Amino acid sequence: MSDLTLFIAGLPKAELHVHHVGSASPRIVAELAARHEGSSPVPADPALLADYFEFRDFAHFIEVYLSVVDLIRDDEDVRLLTYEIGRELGRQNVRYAELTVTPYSSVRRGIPAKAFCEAIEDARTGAARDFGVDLRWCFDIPGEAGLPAAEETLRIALGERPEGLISFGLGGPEIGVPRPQFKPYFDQARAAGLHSVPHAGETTGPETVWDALRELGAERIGHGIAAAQDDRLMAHLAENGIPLEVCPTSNLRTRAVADLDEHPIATLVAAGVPVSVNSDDPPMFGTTLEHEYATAARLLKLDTAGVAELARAAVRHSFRPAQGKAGLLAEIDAYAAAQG
Ligand SMILES: O=c1[nH]cnc2c1ncn2[C@@H]1O[C@H](CO)[C@@H](O)[C@H]1O
Repeated sequence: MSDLTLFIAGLPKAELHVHHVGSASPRIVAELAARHEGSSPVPADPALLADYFEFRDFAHFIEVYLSVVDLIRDDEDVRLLTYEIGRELGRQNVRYAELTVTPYSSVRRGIPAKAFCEAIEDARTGAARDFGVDLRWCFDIPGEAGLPAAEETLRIALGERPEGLISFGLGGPEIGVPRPQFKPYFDQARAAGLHSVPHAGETTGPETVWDALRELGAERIGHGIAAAQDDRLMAHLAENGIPLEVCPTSNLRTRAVADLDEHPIATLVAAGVPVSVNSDDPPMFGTTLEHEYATAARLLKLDTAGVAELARAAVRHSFRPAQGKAGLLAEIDAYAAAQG
């Protein structure tokens, strides 16, 4: 292992853009598929999942993603999946993670909202106790399901209000799913004290990022890499300190970018846009947060000091309370100093 790889592995980290079902490990996915043998296209053999997670384009990725969502049939599946995500984050020395959860997709498949929220909260307690990982939730609207999903997601967020819930998002495809229609729901979520973190500028242009800012009150943007096509937008993000949650390997694997060496993260950083580095749907993209840090280090030509700064940026951009931020920043400083 290279020195940088070792440094990244031990570095205390925070993750701001990682999806619940998208984080299901091949073992968990295969275990869930085996429980529903024959009724799902998802292979029950972990060795076959790598091929299953090859995506023709973004629409195909969403199709595969939803086939894994279909495997989650009851609150026990939710509890197991979420607790195991905590285990994997702890293995990578992630101390704090804002997990994007889509309750609508599971409630629509028959899991009662109350049972779903109890399951993720049980897992949150277990992850903190057993793995030292502080999990928080972003409840996101699956955009392809439109306004009914927005209505239901807001109802669950405000009606159940699990303790770990801190933000409200919008995921799924951007093409054919204009952001402005969701304004009433984001207005209500923000009025209730939830932070606004919609996806935008992942598979469409800068205009969806502008929409997310102007219509949805976005405090951070999921992906947002299309901002690199608009100097005025990059200047706006830089001047107002609005961070992008960048997920390099995701963009490659969903074909949002053709080649990692063409990824716009260096352009964004050079323009002063605040960025954090994230894994998005790690097993589906054959990556880990550690690997995303190594990828960003290569693309941004970072040394260990630069990589430590990536970790600090994620903490600063997080919605963790000030005391928790200070504690994790101090841990990063101590680790970086000890590694010399
Ligand atoms: O990279 C991504 N972009 C957009 N949506 C995503 C991504 N990864 C996972 N999801 C998830 O896809 C589902 C669509 O119904 C949503 O739950 C969204 O959270």
